Amino acid sequence: MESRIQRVRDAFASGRSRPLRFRLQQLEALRRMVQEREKDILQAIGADLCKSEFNAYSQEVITILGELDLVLENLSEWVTATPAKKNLLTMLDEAYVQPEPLGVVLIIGAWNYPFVLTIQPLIGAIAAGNAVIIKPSELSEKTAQLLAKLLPQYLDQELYAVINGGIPETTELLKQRFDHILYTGNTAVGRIVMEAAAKHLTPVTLELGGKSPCYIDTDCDLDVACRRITWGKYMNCGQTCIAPDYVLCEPSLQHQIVQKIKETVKEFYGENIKESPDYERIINLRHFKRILNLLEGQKIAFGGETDEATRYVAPTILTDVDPEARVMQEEIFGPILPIVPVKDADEAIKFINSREKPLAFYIFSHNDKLVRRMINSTSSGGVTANDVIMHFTLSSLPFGGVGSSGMGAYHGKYSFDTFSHQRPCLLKSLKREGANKLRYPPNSQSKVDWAKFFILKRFNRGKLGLLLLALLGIVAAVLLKLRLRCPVSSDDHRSHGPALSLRVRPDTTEERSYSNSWLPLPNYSSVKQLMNQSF
Ligand SMILES: NC(=O)C1=CN([C@@H]2O[C@H](COP(=O)(O)OP(=O)(O)OC[C@H]3O[C@@H](n4cnc5c(N)ncnc54)[C@H](O)[C@@H]3O)[C@@H](O)[C@H]2O)C=CC1
Ligand SMILES: CCCCCCCCCCCCCC(=O)O
Repeated sequence: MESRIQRVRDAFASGRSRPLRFRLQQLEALRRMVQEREKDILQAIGADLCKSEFNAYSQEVITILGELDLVLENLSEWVTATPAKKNLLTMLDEAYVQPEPLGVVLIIGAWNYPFVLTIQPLIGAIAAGNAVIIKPSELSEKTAQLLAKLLPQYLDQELYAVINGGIPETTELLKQRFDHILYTGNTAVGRIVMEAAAKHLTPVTLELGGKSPCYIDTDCDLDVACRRITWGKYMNCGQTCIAPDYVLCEPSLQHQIVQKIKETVKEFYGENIKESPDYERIINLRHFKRILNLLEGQKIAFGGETDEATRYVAPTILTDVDPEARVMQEEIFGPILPIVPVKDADEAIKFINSREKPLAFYIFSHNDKLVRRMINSTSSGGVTANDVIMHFTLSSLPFGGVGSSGMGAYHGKYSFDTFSHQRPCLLKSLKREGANKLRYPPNSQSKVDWAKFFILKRFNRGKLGLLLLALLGIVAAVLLKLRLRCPVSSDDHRSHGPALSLRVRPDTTEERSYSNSWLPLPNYSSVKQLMNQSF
């Protein structure tokens, strides 16, 4: 394993993952893989989660194709340095922020959406110019095997490696040094990952779970709310990290909610849910038994049927659930929906705030003011009002947890930022040394006053006249410089370091706007004279 990781590290050190053209090529190859091997991918996901090809496509493949389109369209802009604001002391220098790759990234995926949860972070890591070790979940075995087979056929084999295995292999992997780890999975293992990462001071993104609450207001279209909740709760047999975990509502709504969800379940999955191609199964026996235990002692208002041989658990609703019950202590990750009655929205807010911060929070209400008040008085990884899950599908929103539901975020540009170091660059000239006297010893009150002026823009009343004169001098120098402006010559154009050579549109206005180094060196003498006098 060590030698495999060393090979990936060596490949990163070769620098070939950095050029924009290479990143785009790899991402296009990944898109080709998804398109050409779609059938294999759908079958593997189907075999792991007992999922129909339609569902595998719309829950996983579509997300990846959308993400690839977005990144391929925008990457040339994302890799471009951003000009930074300057102060009076640096106004003639060049200041910009240049995203650069971190190095070798480890992606540890989870089993519940085995394709999307490994490939979506991979897209971000490649886009940011990194080398990557991918560790799919061993529980979604078929997808893990397929990824190990397919990725090397389409991507650079030295830069991107799939390592399969269970806890021993992951434990071994975590002893190695990485430049970033993105882990998706449960909170307990999240702690193990973070502890291992701390040994090497490796930054982590932890995509963890939690109990995502769903508040249903009395001022609400219950038919629509229950239909949307039914979809999000029972999709993938409840094994979705952002599924609504439980419902909070006023006691008077409980019965209606049960009835409406019951009707929707029939509409979605038919009379015989077991026969529905749209209803999945629990991943393994351990999770099946864990979910069964959560039902113990609970009032089952709907569902509750189970079948160990096929790991089937029916869509289930529990009513009048005690907040202290076991089903309210741990993330359910199965098709059980507890309803916890609360007096009103304020009690719901208190309830949510008394617990760990969830990965998602859902509010159903016609009352826009209430929606905003609930958002502003709680904290969660993400929020969707009047729907569930859907914030995950918007790549312009960061996806991630807060508190015990995780740290860091990804998707779209946020993935690119997660896997990049935002490198601040200040490019000065060896000229204009006069201005630097200000910071060289011996120090004096006069220098401190000047520093205050240049950095804090604060005037010393006694020297106001002099300062104004200095300002005028600076303005004059800048004006002179602008007047003398001449077209770019290739000799004048300074290099911005390796990453900027990736640009595909070197003539863009963005580039010119921060790159003022091609201007003739300024006539700085008037300012210099003033400064010299004063120092
Ligand atoms: N925030 C998010 O985006 C998501 C979070 N989740 C959360 O993940 C949880 C379900 O996933 P899990 O059952 O944890 O998935 P899992 O059993 O597939 O584990 C996730 C990864 O951790 C590794 N792993 C497991 N035990 C380990 C150990 N002791 N040491 C080192 N590595 C270990 C596995 O090999 C696997 O690659 C739920 O809590 C769910 O909410 C799931 C999907 C998305
Ligand atoms: C028109 C089809 C849109 C369907 C969108 C379905 C999105 C499924 C998201 C799956 C979430 C994966 C991560 C997780 O929460 O465990």
